[in-house]
Amino acid sequence: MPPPGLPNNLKEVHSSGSGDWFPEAEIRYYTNVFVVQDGKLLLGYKKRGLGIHRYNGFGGKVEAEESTLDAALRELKEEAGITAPLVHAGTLLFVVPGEKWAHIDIFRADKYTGTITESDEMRPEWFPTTDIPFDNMWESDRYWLPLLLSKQHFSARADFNREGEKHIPMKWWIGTASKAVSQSN
Ligand SMILES: Nc1[nH]c(=O)nc2c1ncn2[C@H]1C[C@H](O)[C@@H](COP(=O)(O)OP(=O)(O)OP(=O)(O)O)O1
Repeated sequence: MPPPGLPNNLKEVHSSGSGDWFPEAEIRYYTNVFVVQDGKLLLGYKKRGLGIHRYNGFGGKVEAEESTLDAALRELKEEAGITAPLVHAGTLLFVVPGEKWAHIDIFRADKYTGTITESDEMRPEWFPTTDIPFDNMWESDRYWLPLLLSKQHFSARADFNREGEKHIPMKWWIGTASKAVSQSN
């Protein structure tokens, strides 16, 4: 059964970890964008802040008065210098006890315009989709990124304990909607 915070009509793809899910908290909204082209995935090497020295998509907080899609487009432009037609790929709930839940809307783009540009926060880098640097990414990403690549809409939850600057993965669950969504853009 999907964990609290996820829709209950999902089919489990992967789950792991032990103990109870952490208690509910207020939700803060974030975005994350992955560009895929010619068998390659564009990631950013994070140069500062949470997740420093790890690879991730491009994204951040949704600001007040901004739609999630506008936030995703703004962050992609700010962090990678490009714009792209975005398709909603899935959602991830990132949970740390005592902190607000991060609800991350994750988008995929199959093309982009502009020139990929390094920013203060991210150094963009292409990886073959067969050689994604999962060992240097957030721990549960290896279970849902393949779903993004195969265009299966997913929902995931990942609970972490925080020890100083380190996040220790505790428990995670990844599922898909029973039908693959059609992609239109
Ligand atoms: N790919 C990912 N996998 C994961 O498990 N957690 C992720 C994740 N990407 C982001 N998170 C978590 C970490 C963090 O608590 C929250 C937001 O992280 P971000 O790096 O997107 O935000 P920032 O704090 O850099 O926001 P901005 O300052 O607005 O850019 O979501």
